[in-house]
Amino acid sequence: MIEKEFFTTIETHYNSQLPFVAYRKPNEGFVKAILQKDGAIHTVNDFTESGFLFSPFDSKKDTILFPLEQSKTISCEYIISSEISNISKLKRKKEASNNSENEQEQHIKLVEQGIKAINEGRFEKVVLSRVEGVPISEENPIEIFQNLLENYPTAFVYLWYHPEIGLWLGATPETLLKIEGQRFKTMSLAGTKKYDDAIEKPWGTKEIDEQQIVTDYIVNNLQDIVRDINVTTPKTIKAGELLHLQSKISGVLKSEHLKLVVETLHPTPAICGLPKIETKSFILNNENYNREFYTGFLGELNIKTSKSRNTNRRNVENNAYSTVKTTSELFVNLRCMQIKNQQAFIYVGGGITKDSNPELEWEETVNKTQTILSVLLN
Ligand SMILES: C=C(O[C@@H]1C=C(C(=O)O)C=C[C@H]1O)C(=O)O
Repeated sequence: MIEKEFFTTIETHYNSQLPFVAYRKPNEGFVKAILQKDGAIHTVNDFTESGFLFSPFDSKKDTILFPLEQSKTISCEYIISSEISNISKLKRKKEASNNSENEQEQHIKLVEQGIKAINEGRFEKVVLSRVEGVPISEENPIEIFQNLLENYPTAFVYLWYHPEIGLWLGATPETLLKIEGQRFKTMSLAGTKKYDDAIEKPWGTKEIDEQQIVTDYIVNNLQDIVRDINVTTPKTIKAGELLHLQSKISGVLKSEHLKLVVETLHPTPAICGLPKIETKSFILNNENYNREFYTGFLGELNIKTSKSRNTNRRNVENNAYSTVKTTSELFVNLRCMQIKNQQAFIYVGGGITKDSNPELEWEETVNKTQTILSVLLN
């Protein structure tokens, strides 16, 4: 399918108010879409299903599925154009994103509560977040999606829509997991600073510690279900105009129960905290809004691909030499927004430790909001 046809097909589907997701995986040169044929709400029961899932932060709530057998899948090559200016941006109703003093005060208060709880020994790290609504006067989500595709080549970029649930977009740098056959990969991502023309600037102790907390949590919890675990030393990665610390973690799955793997990992201390139960309830009780799908996860669930083991032409023609692999690839829903009632709601947060400074934590959320808004708004 050619690019124009791809985008017209999803636009028609959206205009018919039917559920769909369009996405591009990190560094890939093509976009895919899964278009559900009816308007039903399907959910994931035990992670043996096949399709595209969209899961909220709070795992007690339903994980939505676009089942492959009830959807049409389309794809096309997507080359990033050098003429970004051709792509229209959202029209903002008010001039600048003026954070109200109230929002700032509220977030700083929340961070102070988090630090207090850490000092009382209730937990070690907690990720606290907020949502910012920006009034917009035009909403063509497909154009916003194209903007994200152009500006975030190394992110998982998506546009997700269900008429009864909502419209979400994002460009996330964080993988929750990739499972290919028995091969397993994840990452530990934390620590944030603004990119200012240099990637290799030293990190502070606060960031090094908060990323190590995530790595240790993942490695310790995977021991029972993954063998031959390998962890890379933390490296700086760039996500939009931000830098993070990242370690790659890989191994071989001992069991095929994807549900167990997901429950073991989600929510990691990269987006919730340590320990998990205490920080999750602190978040649900103290944040001033509902995260919904922000810091949840999304992606392909149990997709079967047939791979030929030998590219020799005679072997390719012989089916006996091809193998079928089941792959799942899930991403943490960060750097995302929901579009609702002529507003773009942008979700941002950051990890709080005993060394956090509330003012700086506020600024980190402002930087995160701006990295998203800068590519979207005129
Ligand atoms: C919670 C977010 O990001 C997470 C928190 C980070 C941090 O605290 O430095 C960095 C990357 C993510 O693991 C977000 O972007 O909203």
